[in-house]
Amino acid sequence: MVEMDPFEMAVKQLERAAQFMDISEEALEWLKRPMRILEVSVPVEMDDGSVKVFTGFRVQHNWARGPTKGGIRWHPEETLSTVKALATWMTWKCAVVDIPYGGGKGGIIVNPKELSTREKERLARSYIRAVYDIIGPYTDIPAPDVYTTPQIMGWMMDEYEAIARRKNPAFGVITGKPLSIGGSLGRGDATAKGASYTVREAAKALGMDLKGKTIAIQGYGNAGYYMAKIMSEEYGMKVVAVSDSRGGIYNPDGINADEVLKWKKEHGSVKDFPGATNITNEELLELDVDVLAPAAIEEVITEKNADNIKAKIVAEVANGPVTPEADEILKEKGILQIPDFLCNAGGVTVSYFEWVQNINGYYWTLEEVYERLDKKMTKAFWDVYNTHKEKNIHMRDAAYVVAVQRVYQAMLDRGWVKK
Ligand SMILES: NC(=O)C1=CN([C@@H]2O[C@H](COP(=O)(O)OP(=O)(O)OC[C@H]3O[C@@H](n4cnc5c(N)ncnc54)[C@H](OP(=O)(O)O)[C@@H]3O)[C@@H](O)[C@H]2O)C=CC1
Ligand SMILES: O=C(O)CCC(=O)C(=O)O
Repeated sequence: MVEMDPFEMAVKQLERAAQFMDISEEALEWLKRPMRILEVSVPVEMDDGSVKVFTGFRVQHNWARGPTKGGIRWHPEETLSTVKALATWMTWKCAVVDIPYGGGKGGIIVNPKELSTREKERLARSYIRAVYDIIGPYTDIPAPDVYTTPQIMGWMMDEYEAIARRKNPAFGVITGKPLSIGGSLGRGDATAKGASYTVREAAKALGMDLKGKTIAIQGYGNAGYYMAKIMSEEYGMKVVAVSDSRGGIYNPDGINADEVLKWKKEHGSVKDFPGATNITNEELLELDVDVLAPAAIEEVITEKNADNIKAKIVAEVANGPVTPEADEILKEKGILQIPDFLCNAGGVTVSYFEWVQNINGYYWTLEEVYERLDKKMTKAFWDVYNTHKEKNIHMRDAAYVVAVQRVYQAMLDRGWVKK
């Protein structure tokens, strides 16, 4: 259960950073609210013939810079507040890497682990029928997030195309699709790949050589698993701890990312992995490591445990893992935070590449995707880091300054607000 209302947290972050920006009061007030919120009933015929109605959301925070963009989360504890916060962070995320989108996010209150494959397909299709009117390749473009997959994106795209009677370029309505139906090479590991570039640059900023250094990673899904694989295989780091929703494992000699993934697939969790000690998610966060990467859920570093964090770099692969109170404590301790909407922007950046490829009907090589991603992430990191140094402000505030100024400029240029 989160400590602070997530949307309240997003607004608080914006308000804190606003003191370092040249922005009008009216623009700031506008940016504290999503431009559109939709709540829908999502009926699904279950395998036993009964009908269950789920609650779904789609929030479009701001579209000054372009169509809204952001994933769809399926989670039993999903709330409208979480979706509003995530949509708001998407606006800043797309702006900080300078891709031509606003921010959006969707969600369904559901535990997908309790659904059969056919029920998941019917849920995906029913959700698209419910939100059809407000999404589209040039309006609002969903993607995967927690507990949604390329297969789910494939069903959603197909449903959208069926309703649109193939009148729209439907591939571009959703990203994170399977490769056979318009997916992009490199979208699978894009979030972690992008995060790895920011960790590489942060290490440069600190004069740290990542080779042989230790990293602990919370979460072993799309973001967490690839983070473990990339940081060990490409940067020579020692992954000493990983976790999932059931708990974590620790081995000071390092663990092999693929062997742990195989174990998790066979046993349902990383727990009890041979040769490692079981630890809790809370213990993982407080390990004496060089880099800590929360890559699961919101608000895991709070004022209660921030003082016990020992890492030199906190790479926020998850959205919203650190509360504003904890930000202050980590800063006091001299820990370099790579703020979430910068650190995990690789996912949406490759989603943007996917959309560009869909619209042009021309597909890139994996090398082209990685090269362009590296350029975007590296530039964004230094835009933020230099602002942090120049203004002597928190890395999160610096990321807000860079991102919000870009959104504000678009609002000014559209004539939505005055200076
Ligand atoms: N996928 C993407 O493109 C992007 C994802 N993100 C963010 O990254 C984070 C992870 O997303 P992603 O990897 O895609 O999601 P996945 O659904 O692939 O994986 C989520 C992981 O988090 C674990 N988890 C869930 N609840 C908890 C908990 N209470 N404590 C510890 N671990 C938990 C899950 O455990 P279990 O396996 O046991 O269910 C799973 O390992 C989220 O914050 C997401 O918003 C950000 C940008 C892009
Ligand atoms: O790929 C995308 O469009 C968005 C991914 C996402 O939901 C996120 O970055 O939080």
